[in-house]
Amino acid sequence: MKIIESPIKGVFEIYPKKWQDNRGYFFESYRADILQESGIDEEWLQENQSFSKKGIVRGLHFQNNPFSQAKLVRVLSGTVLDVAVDLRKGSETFGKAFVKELNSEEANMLYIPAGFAHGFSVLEDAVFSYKCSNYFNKESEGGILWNDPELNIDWGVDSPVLSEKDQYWPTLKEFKEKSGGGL
Ligand SMILES: Cc1cn([C@H]2C[C@H](O)[C@@H](COP(=O)(O)OP(=O)(O)O[C@H]3O[C@@H](C)C(=O)[C@@H](O)[C@H]3O)O2)c(=O)[nH]c1=O
Repeated sequence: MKIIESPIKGVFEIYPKKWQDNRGYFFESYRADILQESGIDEEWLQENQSFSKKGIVRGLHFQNNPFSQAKLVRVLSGTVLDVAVDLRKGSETFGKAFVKELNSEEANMLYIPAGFAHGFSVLEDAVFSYKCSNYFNKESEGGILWNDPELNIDWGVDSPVLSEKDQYWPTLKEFKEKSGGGL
């Protein structure tokens, strides 16, 4: 398992070692001890799975404190463009996005600490799976508009399809003002 810190401090790319043979493949999809060596030490309380068709965008989502969630995300099938936006108050990379393709071939994952907005676009029909360090709490749901002009994220899909609520999140600027500088 190879773990690489992204240009945004605290966000890690994780590449499991995949063993291929004539039967198929094997890989360790989670190793608490190896993640701990990189400082990733979470108690994972919830695991989620979603399926999305090509062209869908989900995000950008977070939960407000004290229900903020770190996430360990990957795809079980298909390909997504995964996006983590730093909303940590006082962070030197506040408002910066880390964008990474996740696909089932590489089985690569992202660790996203608490204090980030998260979303993904679907490049090929995808089953998406992720662990969360906190339980779902509907009242504390928050978001940033996926096509925020300041973030200017290239989602890699034409005319994306979004849920109703994902069309109306505040912009990054509005979030910053309302939250007093971040999460
Ligand atoms: C996220 C979540 C949703 N739900 C319910 C609420 C709703 O009726 C239904 C669908 O929820 P959503 O539309 O919010 O699902 P979705 O848009 O897939 O939300 C997810 O998006 C990605 C990008 C994330 O990072 C996740 O944390 C989560 O916010 O599932 C739960 O019961 N538990 C959960 O943990």
